[in-house]
Amino acid sequence: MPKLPPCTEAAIFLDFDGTLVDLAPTPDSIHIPDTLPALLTDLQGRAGGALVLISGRAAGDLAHWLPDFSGLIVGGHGAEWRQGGTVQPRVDVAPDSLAMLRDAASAFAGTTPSILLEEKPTGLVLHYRAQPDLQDRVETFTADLSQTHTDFEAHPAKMAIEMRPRGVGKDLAMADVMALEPYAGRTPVMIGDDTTDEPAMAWAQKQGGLGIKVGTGDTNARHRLPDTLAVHRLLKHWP
Ligand SMILES: O=P(O)(O)OC[C@H]1O[C@H](O[C@H]2O[C@H](CO)[C@@H](O)[C@H](O)[C@H]2O)[C@H](O)[C@@H](O)[C@@H]1O
Repeated sequence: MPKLPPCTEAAIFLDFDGTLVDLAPTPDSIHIPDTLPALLTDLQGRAGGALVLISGRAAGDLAHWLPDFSGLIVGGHGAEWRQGGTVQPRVDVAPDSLAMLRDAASAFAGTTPSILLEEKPTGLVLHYRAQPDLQDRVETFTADLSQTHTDFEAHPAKMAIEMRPRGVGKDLAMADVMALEPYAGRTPVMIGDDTTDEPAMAWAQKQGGLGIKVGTGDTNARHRLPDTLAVHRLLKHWP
């Protein structure tokens, strides 16, 4: 168990898929453990509100899965924030640009039924979990897409490639959040499982905080937990 700062002195950043909930075949087939909503509410209270959900998912999507959570949700890898029940974009995404990106991705996904297109307010994801041998095709397509649709860049995720607006990242979002009350002056702790969480965990460590990697795989995080259950245990017993 990593040595944690007291929750009254920590700014707690939690990734969602693969960290709070187990991965599932599709984004819509995840299971929210019965105890998770109360766990988050309890810790958020004990931490004086300094608990942030920070996800690649759209903020509204995450709110749909965790309707009891009233704290800050950073969605789309930082491209939008949900506060007080309202989602606000944090970057300008030109509607025409996004529409063209969606059209191209939709045409590509239409050629291969096992590729799943997930559309978000600020980007999209092409999932190949149903047929992992499509990885090269999806990587090549999204690399080309980022050359032709230059407002967006491709980021590998778990069995998926994300197209997100340029200049967006969980690390950048964390820096913005940490300038605000009640997070300012606290020790940032970032818990995540994916390559898209690595810059955020590195940023937390650079500020004197903690990066905690969930699961196997290379990481720059100095701490590791084996799975989502271990994360839940850590949250429950956070001093
Ligand atoms: O930043 P996160 O909260 O970890 O979100 C990252 C992406 O998670 C979702 O995709 C991943 O989880 C799916 C459900 O388990 C899984 O089917 C998929 O293969 C994973 O890549 C979500 O769909 C994306 O929008 C998030 O960006």
